[in-house]
Amino acid sequence: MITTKRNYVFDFDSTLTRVEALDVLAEITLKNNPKKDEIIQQIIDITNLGIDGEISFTESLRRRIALLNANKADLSELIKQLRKQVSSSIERNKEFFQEFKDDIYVISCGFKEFIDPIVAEYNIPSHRVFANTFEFGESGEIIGFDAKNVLSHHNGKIECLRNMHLEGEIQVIGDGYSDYVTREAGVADKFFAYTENVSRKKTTEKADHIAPNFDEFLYINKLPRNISYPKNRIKILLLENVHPDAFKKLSTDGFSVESISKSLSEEELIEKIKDVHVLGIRSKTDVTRKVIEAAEKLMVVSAFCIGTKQIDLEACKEHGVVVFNAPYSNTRSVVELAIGEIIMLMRSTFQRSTEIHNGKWNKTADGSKEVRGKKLGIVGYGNIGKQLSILAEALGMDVCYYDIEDKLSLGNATKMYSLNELLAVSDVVTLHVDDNPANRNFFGENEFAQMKDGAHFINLARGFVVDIEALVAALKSGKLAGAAVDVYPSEPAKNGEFYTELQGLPNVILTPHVGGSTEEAQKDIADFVPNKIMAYINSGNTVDAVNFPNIRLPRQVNVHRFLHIHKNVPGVMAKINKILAKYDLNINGQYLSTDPKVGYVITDLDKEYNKEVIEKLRNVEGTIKFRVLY
Ligand SMILES: NC(=O)C1=CN([C@@H]2O[C@H](COP(=O)(O)OP(=O)(O)OC[C@H]3O[C@@H](n4cnc5c(N)ncnc54)[C@H](O)[C@@H]3O)[C@@H](O)[C@H]2O)C=CC1
Ligand SMILES: O=C(O)CCC(=O)C(=O)O
Repeated sequence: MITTKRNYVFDFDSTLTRVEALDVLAEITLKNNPKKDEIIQQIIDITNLGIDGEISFTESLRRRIALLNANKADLSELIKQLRKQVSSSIERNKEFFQEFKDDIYVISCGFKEFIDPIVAEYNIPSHRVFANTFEFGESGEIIGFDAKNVLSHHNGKIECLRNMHLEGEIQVIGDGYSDYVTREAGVADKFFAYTENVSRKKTTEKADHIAPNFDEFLYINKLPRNISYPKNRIKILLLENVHPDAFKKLSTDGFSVESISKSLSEEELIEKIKDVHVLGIRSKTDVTRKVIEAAEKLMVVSAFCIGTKQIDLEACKEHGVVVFNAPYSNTRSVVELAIGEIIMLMRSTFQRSTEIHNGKWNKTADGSKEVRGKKLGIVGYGNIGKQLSILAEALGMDVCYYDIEDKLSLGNATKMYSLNELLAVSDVVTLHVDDNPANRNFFGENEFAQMKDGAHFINLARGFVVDIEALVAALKSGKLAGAAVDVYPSEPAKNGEFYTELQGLPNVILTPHVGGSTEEAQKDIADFVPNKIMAYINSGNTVDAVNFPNIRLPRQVNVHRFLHIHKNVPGVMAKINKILAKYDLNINGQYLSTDPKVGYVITDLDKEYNKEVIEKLRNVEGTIKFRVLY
């Protein structure tokens, strides 16, 4: 509740708009000038020198206007362009400018000729706009400015604000030197460094608050706003070198994102996760129950990969933390590596290559075979297994597969009803089972013994699925003619030293868990997963969540959305609906999905309602998480 009168004083360039208007004017006036780029750079440099206080403002203005070579006629084009360049968060909170119209001023060292028409659309009349004015020559050319105007002088905003004799608290919102000096001079009570468009170190250092957008300003001041919680307050931590596109995408949407190239240990993660809302990992970070319990604000864990067994999905669910992954983005990459390895193994290519690296010429056809007509046994006929089946057939291989689920065969692949049946006939056995803990040591001594003598073996699934010692023994004894291994029972958190018993064995291809590590796959994951994160944070959608009831929600327009995650115990829904009824809320839509452990109910309401209801809903017994979205 605001008790004392408050005045809001806005800067114009790079605050209310995304750009510096004189830079835009230069683009217009110099468009046919061969030295355009050079002159524009000069103008930008001079602008920055003025903003940072390196040269006097009058000097900067004089020099820029001389370079501009502008005419009155150019201003209408400038205004047209500026209309499209209003800062996004200002634009989405237009109601603020209506509701507080008597308390809002613009003080700018720009020019009224272009500021007035832009801010008029935000209910700021000309008499509340304090800015410079141009001087025009006989043919309308801009030849200078009114040098008597205090705003054309160094530190002019201080004098301007002082002369206004405003009553009550004065908050200045701006991006540069001329704004923060008003606070230093004592003519403003608070200075907000506005960094949505540009962030200047000197300015942010002097600020009472940094506002990365207007939502943050409104939030700090407890003012009505169009976004329930400023996105910059939502912290996203990305580990394990997630593709930079994910960082870019999430930052561009307004979140505060930190990216770390390695995975963190449980201890490190417990420390780091306290104020994190969204955690992004790949296969090397264990998100244990202890980590989840330490994560007071966590809403989402996202696996930027297929596997999710490194995450305690149950603990996440119990704490109302939604888990997403990228189930298809790297499928093709794994399949291509498998195809390459099948050929390389059957030709002993890596062995020949190692020999020649060591100075030995060994031209031989022994043990070198075509893949055409050979039997490929795919164990695990899921997304990867099926795609591999198609590509291997295209190479002329005879494919058979085994899966614990009843899977329809693609192409001419033959379904096997037992693993042994497949092992007995396959020239190459390739594992693509999922990372279910039940698959620990799924493939061991017994399975290797069932394979054809001289067959090849590939594991691109998970290290713990194969008994490594049994594999080593099968290779050493000559039972297997070769193997390709990408995944290991224990893998390091970051690049560096690594040891496996498989090192040094002939015709064994070893790769450091790179089956899904292609530029294409990582780029696709960096697009897919952030979309899931944003859909959940921004609108509550849980489509494709791995551990949570899936709900696809319509876009909320002009409604407030209550998102309530609760234990699935009898009576919770009844209590929620009783409270909604008691407050006589106008419900536009309600969506519910449950699984045996949790219920997720979303209620869309008209914007006007008694806000007391929020606390009541938060306190319903069995509530795990509750948030309001608009
Ligand atoms: N090396 C790498 O960089 C990558 C490894 N992967 C791993 O590849 C594996 C497969 O991935 P997707 O095909 O996407 O998974 P998916 O879930 O689509 O397919 C797995 C299939 O294995 C079957 N299955 C599970 N246990 C089995 C068993 N004991 N015997 C026979 N079939 C069994 C399932 O019924 C399912 O059809 C996963 O473990 C995944 O983590 C995935 C991507 C990259
Ligand atoms: O490279 C990664 O991030 C892990 C790939 C993987 O194993 C998966 O997607 O499950």
